[in-house]
Amino acid sequence: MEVSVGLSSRSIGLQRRDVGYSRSCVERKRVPALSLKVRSWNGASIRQNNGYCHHQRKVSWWCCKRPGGAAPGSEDFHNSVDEALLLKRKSEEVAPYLCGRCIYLVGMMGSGKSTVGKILSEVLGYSFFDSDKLVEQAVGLPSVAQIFKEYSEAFFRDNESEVLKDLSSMRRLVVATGGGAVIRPTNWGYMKQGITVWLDVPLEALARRIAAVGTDSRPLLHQESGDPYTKAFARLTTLAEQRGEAYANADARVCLEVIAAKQGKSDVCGLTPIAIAIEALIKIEVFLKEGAPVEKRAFLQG
Ligand SMILES: Nc1ncnc2c1ncn2[C@@H]1O[C@H](COP(=O)(O)OP(=O)(O)O)[C@@H](O)[C@H]1O
Ligand SMILES: O=C(O)C1=C[C@@H](OP(=O)(O)O)[C@@H](O)[C@H](O)C1
Repeated sequence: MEVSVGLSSRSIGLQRRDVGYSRSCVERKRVPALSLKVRSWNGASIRQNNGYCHHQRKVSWWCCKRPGGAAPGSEDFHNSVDEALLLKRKSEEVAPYLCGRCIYLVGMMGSGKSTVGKILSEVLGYSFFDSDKLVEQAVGLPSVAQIFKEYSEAFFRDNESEVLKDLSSMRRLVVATGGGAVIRPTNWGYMKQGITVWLDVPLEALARRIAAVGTDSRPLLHQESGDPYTKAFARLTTLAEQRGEAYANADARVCLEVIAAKQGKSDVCGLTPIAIAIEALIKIEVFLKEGAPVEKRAFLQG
């Protein structure tokens, strides 16, 4: 899903194909170490805007572009615009507490880390990185599936740790981590340089999403035969049992069932990525204002 909620004139949009990453060229303490081409919004882009103010145009564009996007003028469309404005307001409230700290999204495969991460990065004026993509670039292969095939999962995990280590010295990033990044305690040491947010999505919803897009890019779920939903659900259940506790180390937990309950919905499948991004910001704000709960403080101190 392509998303953009560039509501702020300060917002930057990172063109993913322009992200060049080579571990050897990463210099610590300097954000430009990952060579980014940044597209900034300027007066020209606002003037090309057919009379809408900048954020209205971007919001309406997103509302129309998302799957099943609402038609301008419909109730759903207005709800989407309201959500986007709420997101913008919440991001402005949270930004002073964040002070440029990075946000690391953790969660199972398909939990929406990339989708929600891009929204958060745009609204906060942060850069977005997908750690899987950085590993692919560092290794020089086009997909995680190929890295697993030509090397091994262990080789992928080593490179994933190196990428997270490199990112940990930087600021103003939203990072969508790979679903398995949580299994190595050293990775938590890197990610805890920023704020970690767990997208907690019911397994049924994950399996539905993954069955819809296929498992080609997710080697741990790939099966040659069988019903894609059933296979994905079974494999995800095993992985979740192995990892459940690891995700719970995150500073903030965004539980889709809780958001659905707040919205009076019985199923999480109608929740928009913007609603999830708003909840993430609320949880980040609570964490930053109140600090880690006692049990998490114990974890952080080792
Ligand atoms: N809130 C949502 N509702 C429905 N589908 C979603 C939602 N968030 C993400 N998706 C879809 O689920 C799939 C996996 O999302 P993605 O962001 O790539 O997850 P991750 O980065 O955690 O693996 C994508 O096809 C995406 O479009
Ligand atoms: O859960 C996992 O172990 C993995 C998740 C994938 O990332 P996404 O969560 O982005 O799909 C990718 O890192 C790799 O296939 C392993």
